[in-house]
Amino acid sequence: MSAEATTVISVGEDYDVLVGHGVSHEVVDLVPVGARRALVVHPEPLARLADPVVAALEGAGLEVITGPVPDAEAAKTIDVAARLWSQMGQAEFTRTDLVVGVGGGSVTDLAGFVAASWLRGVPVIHVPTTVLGMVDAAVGGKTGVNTAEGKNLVGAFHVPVGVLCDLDSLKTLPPADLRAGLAEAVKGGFIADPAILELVEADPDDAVRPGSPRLREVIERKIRVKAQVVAADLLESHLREILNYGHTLGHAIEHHEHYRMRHGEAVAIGMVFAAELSSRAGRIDDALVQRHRDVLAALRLPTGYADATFDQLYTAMRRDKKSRGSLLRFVVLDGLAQPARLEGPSEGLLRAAYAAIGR
Ligand SMILES: NC(=O)c1ccc[n+]([C@@H]2O[C@H](COP(=O)([O-])OP(=O)(O)OC[C@H]3O[C@@H](n4cnc5c(N)ncnc54)[C@H](O)[C@@H]3O)[C@@H](O)[C@H]2O)c1
Ligand SMILES: O=C(O)C(=O)C[C@@H](O)[C@H](O)[C@H](O)COP(=O)(O)O
Ligand SMILES: [Zn+2]
Repeated sequence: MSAEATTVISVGEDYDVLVGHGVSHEVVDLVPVGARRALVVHPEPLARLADPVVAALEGAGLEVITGPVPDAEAAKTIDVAARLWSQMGQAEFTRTDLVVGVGGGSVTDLAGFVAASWLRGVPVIHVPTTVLGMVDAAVGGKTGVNTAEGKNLVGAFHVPVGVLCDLDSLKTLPPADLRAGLAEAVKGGFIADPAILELVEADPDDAVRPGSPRLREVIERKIRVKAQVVAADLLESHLREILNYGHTLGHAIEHHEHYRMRHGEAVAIGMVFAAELSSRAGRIDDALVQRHRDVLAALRLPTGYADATFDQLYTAMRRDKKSRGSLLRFVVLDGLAQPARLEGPSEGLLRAAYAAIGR
């Protein structure tokens, strides 16, 4: 658990994720040769998070354009993307110019998408400012926006030039957002690295304290899990699907809630559902299902849901990217850190698992 030094986690041979205090200033070192302009995308209410990045880029001689976008999930629309494309057009952005996303996962997903699509691809640097952005969204090159029909239905794979996880930014993150981010770290514990679960279980309050070495270790471990998986299967041909544990139901709940529920909270519920499904399919025992409920409850994350009927969520679940034709596919567990797929489970099994998470 290093306290001060910067940790460098490589994503294959493609790029590095830096974790440490003050690392956002290192943005200048990542600017591609020849870049003259940078579009810095940030949440409208959080311009102060982007200020040091803007100052550093201007100090390096770049012309900086700022792109304030609506907060949280409201940023992830094609209309907001179009506004940024328009700014880039007016600034005569070329293929050597640069997009920088500063904010939570909603901003890095949007900034990545805009970078992937402008002139069919310009470089992007991510400066995630939430736990969720650091451990998940900013790493791995999935970018996208939502449509009326569902979450992340339009997007592209576009790897960043680098990712800067400045732990100092977590000092101002609201506790509920910090906890929601830990849901994605816990996901990494169940699918690949149980040490993450042990760190949280040993002292859940310390795990959510900004500045604690425990939180830092959880963050770094989850980044390593994600880096290993996406380096092996960037385009999600099979292995990468394990990162979707808890997301089939989670995304359906977010859509049903009109994105008023945090992504990490919906994923927490979705993981309990996936564990119930795994157990009902005879793959894991009751103790592992209970471990899901216990570790998530210790983080004060939701573990049940009863605000929609199964039928209401089923429609959204069928639009999940893991579906193939009419076949629904779920990431389940065959044991701790043994992710597997469950293809075409019966509707009865799905209904029983959903009933088991009713509050
Ligand atoms: N691309 C991927 O691989 C991937 C992975 C996981 C999640 N995601 C996406 O990420 C999004 C969720 O990201 P999130 O949980 O970071 O939510 P978010 O981006 O909506 O941010 C949550 C809230 O925290 C605020 N905030 C951000 N940084 C702050 C700071 N340092 N101090 C104070 N407030 C701060 C934001 O303004 C917002 O209100 C979802 O859209 C999800 O689909 C993408
Ligand atoms: O990186 C991945 O792959 C993931 O599935 C990570 C998820 O945590 C993330 O929420 C992702 O955006 C979901 O992707 P989607 O393909 O189901 O939209
Ligand atoms: Zn997620």
